[in-house]
Amino acid sequence: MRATLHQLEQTIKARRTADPSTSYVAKLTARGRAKIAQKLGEEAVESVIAAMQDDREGLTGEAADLLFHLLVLLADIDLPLDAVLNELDRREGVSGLVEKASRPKD
Ligand SMILES: N=c1c2ncn([C@@H]3O[C@H](COP(=O)(O)OP(=O)(O)OP(=O)(O)O)[C@@H](O)[C@H]3O)c2ncn1[C@@H]1O[C@H](COP(=O)(O)O)[C@@H](O)[C@H]1O
Repeated sequence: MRATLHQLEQTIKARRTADPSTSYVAKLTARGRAKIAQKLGEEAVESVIAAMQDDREGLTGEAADLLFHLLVLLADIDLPLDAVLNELDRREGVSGLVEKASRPKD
C-alpha cells in the first residue's frame, strides 16, 4: 500500500509539467488548485454515495479516484505523502499508549 502510493506520488510529480494534451495530471494541474480541490470533493461525494448504496465495486473505483486526487492536491501544495503517513503513525502511537494506559494493571 505504502509502496503503491509512493510510486504514484513520484509519477504525479513527474507528470505535473508534462503536455496537458497527453497527461491528466498536467491538465488538472494547469486548471489550478481550486479545480483540483473541487475534483477531490467530487470523488469524496461519489465514494460516499457508493458506500451508502452498498456498491463495493463502485466504492473500489471511487476510493481509488479519491486517493489519486488527494495525491494530486498534496503535490500541488508540495506536501509530501510521508508527512501524512507520519501523522497517522503518530496518532496510532498515541492511541496505542492510551489503550495501554487504560488496561487494568496486574
Ligand atoms: N491513477 C490515476 C487516475 N485515477 C483517476 N484518473 C483520472 O481522473 C479522472 C476522473 O474522472 P472524472 O470523470 O471525474 O473527470 P474527467 O471527466 O476526466 O475530468 P473533468 O473534465 O470532469 O474534470 C479520469 O479522467 C481518470 O482518468 C487518473 N489519472 C491518472 N492516474 C495515474 O496517474 C498517472 C499519470 O497520468 P497522466 O498524467 O495521465 O500521464 C498514470 O500513470 C495513472 O497511473
